Amino acid sequence: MTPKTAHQKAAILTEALPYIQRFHGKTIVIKYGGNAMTEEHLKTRFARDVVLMKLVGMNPVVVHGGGPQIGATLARMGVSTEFVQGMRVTDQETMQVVEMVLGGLVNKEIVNLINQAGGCAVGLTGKDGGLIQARKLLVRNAASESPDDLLDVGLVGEVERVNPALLQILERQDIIPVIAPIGVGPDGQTYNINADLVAGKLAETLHAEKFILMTNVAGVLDKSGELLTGLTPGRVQDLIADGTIYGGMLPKLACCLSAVSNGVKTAHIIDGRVEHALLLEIFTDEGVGTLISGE
Ligand SMILES: Nc1ncnc2c1ncn2[C@@H]1O[C@H](COP(=O)(O)OP(=O)(O)O)[C@@H](O)[C@H]1O
Ligand SMILES: CC(=O)N[C@@H](CCC(=O)OP(=O)(O)O)C(=O)O
Repeated sequence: MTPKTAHQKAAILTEALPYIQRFHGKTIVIKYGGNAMTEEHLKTRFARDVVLMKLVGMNPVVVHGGGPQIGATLARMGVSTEFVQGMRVTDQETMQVVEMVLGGLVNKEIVNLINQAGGCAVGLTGKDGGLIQARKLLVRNAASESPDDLLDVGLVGEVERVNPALLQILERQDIIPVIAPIGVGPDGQTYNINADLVAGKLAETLHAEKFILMTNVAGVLDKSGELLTGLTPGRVQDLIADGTIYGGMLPKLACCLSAVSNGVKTAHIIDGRVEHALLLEIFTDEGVGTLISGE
């Protein structure tokens, strides 16, 4: 990269001003996917971006995944694992590993990185402060014509209700919450929940200004692999119907559509493999990745 002149540096900084003004005091929910968390330098930069957001007056709320990290631990233990419709089949033993890896290793690593970058982060699972009330999720049987043909995938949950009381206390103290996607049922049962679902519901409950999903693709791509920079709900439905959007992108878009129809201003799917992707999305005119807005 060629060195920037003083004028260019000043231009970059002033470009950020309207975004700092617009998002001051606003909540931004960031889903940090396990696939976007692979390289050390990317994780460090992510943590710095979150701290910068907080210091200029935004209220970042981080929800992390950790699918690949859970998979690696299960493999080391010699435990096999499978997914049905993007959900990990979760028996009692797998649930224990999921809770250890997400609530322990992954959560504390992100908390530590944010604190090292000068922020003050606190790690939570959905059990802390009754944050995520969950119920058992049954998954549609893709092999069946009937929408009522549902499969039991074990201790997999969906979000019944978010209790934001604890998050409000943390916000008042300028503490950045880092949330692992584990929920608890009314009977105390622990549930493994897809991190996109948790992040989307949190964005809705907190009336977030932005919901940002960081993954390992440039954004939503068309059939020829070109990035689609802006999508409306109608266009998303068309792309699902013609098979352009499939697999892991389906739950992401379902969460984004739900979020923008339930009060979240905009949802974004961005490339976590790009250095400072978060900063570029929030503070620059171009943004990055795919923006999903209401109709
Ligand atoms: N139209 C599309 N554009 C981009 N990715 C897509 C599309 N349709 C399906 N995908 C798939 O969705 C994946 C992202 O989902 P997933 O792997 O579940 O991400 P994460 O682990 O970050 O939650 C991409 O790697 C890609 O394989
Ligand atoms: C039910 C279910 O599948 N839960 C996920 C939770 C982690 C997750 O969602 O992580 P990523 O965002 O990195 O994919 C799992 O066990 O892998």
